Amino acid sequence: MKVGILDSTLREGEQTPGVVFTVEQRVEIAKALSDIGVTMIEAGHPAVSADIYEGIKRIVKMKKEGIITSEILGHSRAVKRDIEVAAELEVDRIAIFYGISDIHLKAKHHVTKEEALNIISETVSYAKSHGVKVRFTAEDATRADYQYLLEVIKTAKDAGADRISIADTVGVLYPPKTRELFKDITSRFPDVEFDIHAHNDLGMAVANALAAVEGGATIIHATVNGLGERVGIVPLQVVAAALKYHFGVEVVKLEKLPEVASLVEKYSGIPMPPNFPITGDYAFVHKAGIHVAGILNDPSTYEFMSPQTFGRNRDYVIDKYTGKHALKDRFEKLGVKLSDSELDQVLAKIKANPSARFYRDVDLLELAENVTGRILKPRPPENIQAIVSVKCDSNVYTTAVTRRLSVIQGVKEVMEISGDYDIIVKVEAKDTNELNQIIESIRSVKGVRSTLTSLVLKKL
Ligand SMILES: CC(=O)SCCNC(=O)CCNC(=O)[C@H](O)C(C)(C)COP(=O)(O)OP(=O)(O)OC[C@H]1O[C@@H](n2cnc3c(N)ncnc32)[C@H](O)[C@@H]1OP(=O)(O)O
Ligand SMILES: O=C(O)CCC(=O)C(=O)O
Ligand SMILES: [Mg+2]
Repeated sequence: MKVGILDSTLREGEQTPGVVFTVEQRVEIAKALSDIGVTMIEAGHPAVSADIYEGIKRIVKMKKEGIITSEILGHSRAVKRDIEVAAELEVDRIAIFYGISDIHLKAKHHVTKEEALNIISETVSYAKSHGVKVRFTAEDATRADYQYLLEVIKTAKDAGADRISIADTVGVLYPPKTRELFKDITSRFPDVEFDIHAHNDLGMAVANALAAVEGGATIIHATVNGLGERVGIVPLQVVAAALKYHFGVEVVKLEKLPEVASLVEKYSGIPMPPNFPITGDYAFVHKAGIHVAGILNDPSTYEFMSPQTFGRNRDYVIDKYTGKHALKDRFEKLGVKLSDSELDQVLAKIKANPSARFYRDVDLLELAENVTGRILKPRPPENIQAIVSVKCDSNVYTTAVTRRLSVIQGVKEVMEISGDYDIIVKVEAKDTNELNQIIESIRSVKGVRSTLTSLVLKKL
């Protein structure tokens, strides 16, 4: 199956209310997307503002230097000036969009169908004349008159577009219709390749993207964390997982998805809900006793794929939904031996306190000590946690150092503070070797003058 991802975090994603990326952030996001293997990066609409222009310029430079390998696109209205701005940046491809539904032709463009075909033809060939690849986007294609959509595709193709994006601009497609649509257009236009741009207004963007691929689309538009206008478009991490599960295709490095998701969460300021698929905190966390008993025997009972595939770990929580298998396992992990009847009594205490949300290990030990009357000594935790206090060079921007620190593997939290030190970094490592490596990475960050590390001995 031939399918790739066009990531539009820097264009569609920045259309999310409240989201603005700086030039530096754009460059960093583009590099991260290229590193995980997205086929294309829609780097922005350069005619919109000077910073977007500058961001694309930097990204194109990195492409030329071989630091970024994805194809770089610039978005453009069907307007000569927009096309010129994108062309002077030497993007690999210009993506020209034009609304083609009756609603858009009338209320936005104020043109007849015939006039719109002329505009599409002229602007696509104008872009082509700059020696660049061209995609034409039929905006609001899924509410357009179907015969007219076919005419639009033919017009754009004849003018030199080798890719057409079918945009479900207000998210009204549903999978059977999507599959049929793409089957029909791909058979009518075998020498053109098609993209699906699916909005998630009815929660079906990922399903529609998969159906489009079944129908012959070869590029899926996605954004990290599903950012975009209104409720956004296809989330990269979800569609990548779905393509792997259903078709066995790995469109990006799946194990790197959490890193990219965190990066975009941080820069967009849009928090990822814990129940977000694949990269949300709870994506691989189980709760009900029956589920936990199942996963302890065989994780596939309640996991569609292993969390490790996506660079995640499995876990479970304890509350009134807990059963004895989960509780026994949790105490075994703590290195505490309880008899069956002691476990039953601890479980009874948990059930008798239905409003408690998350039992931490210290809470469970306290319950077990009450039940048994013994002082229970848990095995020391396998993970080492440490607090690293950081002093910065006096001439650096502390926030820039904070940002650099926050992307180091093993760093869980970074805080700017007042007092003798400038920054506090919470880190987690599996052993002292790993801890040393993390501290070395922190010390090698530009702007870090000195560090002081304290190991966490006990948490209550
Ligand atoms: C579905 C999508 O997401 S498509 C991508 C949407 N992207 C954007 O809107 C990018 C951000 N936009 C902007 O920065 C500004 O809107 C700009 C720079 C593009 C245009 O700004 P302005 O010239 O001030 O116009 P404004 O935004 O108020 O109105 C849009 C104008 O573009 C025209 N237009 C809209 N879409 C297109 C198009 N695809 N091709 C040509 N013209 C278009 C409208 O008809 C309107 O023209 P008018 O001024 O003659 O009435
Ligand atoms: O250019 C595209 O493919 C899509 C444009 C867009 O964002 C939309 O129609 O929703
Ligand atoms: Mg869109």
